[in-house]
Amino acid sequence: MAALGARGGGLVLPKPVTFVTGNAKKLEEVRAILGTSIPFNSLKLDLPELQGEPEDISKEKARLAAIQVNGPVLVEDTCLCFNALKGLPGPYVKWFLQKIGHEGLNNMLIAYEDKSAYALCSFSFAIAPDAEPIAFLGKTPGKIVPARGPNDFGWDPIFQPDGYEQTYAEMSKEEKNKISHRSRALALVKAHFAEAAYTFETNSST
Ligand SMILES: O=c1nc[nH]c2c1ncn2[C@H]1C[C@H](O)[C@@H](COP(=O)(O)OP(=O)(O)OP(=O)(O)O)O1
Ligand SMILES: [Mg+2]
Repeated sequence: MAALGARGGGLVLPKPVTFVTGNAKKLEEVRAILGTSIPFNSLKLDLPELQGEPEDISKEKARLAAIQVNGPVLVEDTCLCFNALKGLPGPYVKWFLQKIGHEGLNNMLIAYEDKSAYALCSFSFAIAPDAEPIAFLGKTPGKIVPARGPNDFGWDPIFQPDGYEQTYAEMSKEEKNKISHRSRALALVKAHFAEAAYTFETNSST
């Protein structure tokens, strides 16, 4: 692939950033939150995920994505962590949700008085297949409640953020996006892009 160069103080990336995800709802939120601040393409691909700590899972996803795209990529991995269970199910919530649903996730906490939880989003950005990915973490604390609200997106109906009487599912998208784990992580991504001042190679440039 083309070498990375510098121009006007910022690194020149050979292609625009590709956000790689198999989840259409994530993509919708990322589009709404980023607006035009970071131009990106998207690629629907369900990447394999290693086991381990959230940040490492996300970075590894970025490495795999960068190989697929052969260019700069953004990926994210989302966790739902129960404090009573020391952070589980965490990155494995997708499989728990698929197998036992909202009710099963609530039942996992029956044995505990502590229903507190946090939603954690780890974005990782890799500028190229051989580059070390950078991770950006965003966290929103809350609690696990019996499902309330539309069942549009994952575990939204059972997560009620601290300071709110509504679950994520009951909130408007705008409201969720103001306080969500995803928007907090993306605020750091935006700050990084603003500071790095990346520019993108276009066919007609330089
Ligand atoms: O804001 C959210 N509100 C509710 N549910 C959510 C949210 N964000 C992710 N989720 C769900 C999707 C999946 O069941 C699990 C995360 O797993 P995770 O591997 O990150 O997502 P995924 O496999 O669907 O998409 P990807 O291709 O980007 O890995 O939590
Ligand atoms: Mg996944």
